[in-house]
Amino acid sequence: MIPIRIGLIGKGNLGLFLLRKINIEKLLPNCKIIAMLDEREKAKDELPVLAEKYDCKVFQDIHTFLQTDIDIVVECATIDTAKLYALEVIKKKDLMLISIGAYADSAFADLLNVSAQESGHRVYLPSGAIGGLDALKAAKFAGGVESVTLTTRKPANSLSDEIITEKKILFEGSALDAIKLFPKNANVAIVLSLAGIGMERTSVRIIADPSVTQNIHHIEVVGAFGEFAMMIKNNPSPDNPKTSYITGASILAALANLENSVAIGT
Ligand SMILES: NC(=O)C1=CN([C@@H]2O[C@H](COP(=O)(O)OP(=O)(O)OC[C@H]3O[C@@H](n4cnc5c(N)ncnc54)[C@H](OP(=O)(O)O)[C@@H]3O)[C@@H](O)[C@H]2O)C=CC1
Ligand SMILES: O=C([O-])CC(=O)C(=O)O
Repeated sequence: MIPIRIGLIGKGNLGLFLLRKINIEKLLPNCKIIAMLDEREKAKDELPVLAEKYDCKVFQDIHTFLQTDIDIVVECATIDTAKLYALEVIKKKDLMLISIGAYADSAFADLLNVSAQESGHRVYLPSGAIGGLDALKAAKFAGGVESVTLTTRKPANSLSDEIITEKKILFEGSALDAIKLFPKNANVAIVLSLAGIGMERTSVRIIADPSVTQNIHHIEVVGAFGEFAMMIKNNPSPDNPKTSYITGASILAALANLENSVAIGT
């Protein structure tokens, strides 16, 4: 098997999770994070410590980072960071984005898609905190999809700085508007839109609920194939409760897909 050499952008909750699972616990025998990038001045002192701890090189310059023999860059930072680097990365390397809300900027998304075609490199968008993308993609080939609705329910303090003591609907509208208002909580709405019927037609409801401790996503799809609904009740990440714990695991599963010679699911 050819080893998969990963370059990482982002060293918060998800980035450190991947460093632990891949480089320390060696959960993916064929993968290694060999390089990390953070160009910001404030990262200067922290990077060498991480390099030592996780046995990888660190870079403060995107060009030298991309000159290494990385096979794929995995972004786990923010939507703005994804947009800052994606177009440069895709010219030279494959790219896995978890801040999928970047795709809500249609000019950026068009450029990225064209650049990927021109360079022959691929963009991977993991399922993140939801499931059901497999059935939704299949449904499009079964006579079309009429509606996709996502209801996200999270503990109030993950969604708002306000004190919320009773269940409150914070947002109802399109996925396109949801990600503008909730950039750290609606990436799932964008991946669902990309798999299904687009960001304008995908309906989203976001509920702050002080009575729940989990991040709950309920997806309802109706089409010529029939109907499906799926609900996932995610435990929050201990290091960032806004982000469901399964999100990091979904990046690992997406990387495992690259290793496997048998492809399971759509
Ligand atoms: N697709 C999906 O289903 C999901 C996507 N997400 C998204 O995944 C991303 C990561 O989540 P998570 O790890 O929990 O978030 P964290 O806030 O814990 O970590 C983000 C990290 O990115 C770093 N960062 C910010 N700007 C830059 C930059 N310019 N260069 C390098 N690093 C930078 C931050 O550093 P610092 O703090 O020092 O600024 C921080 O360490 C977020 O965009 C989140 O919204 C989350 C959940 C589900
Ligand atoms: O982790 C989650 O439950 C979903 C999330 O924050 C996002 O999609 O941005």
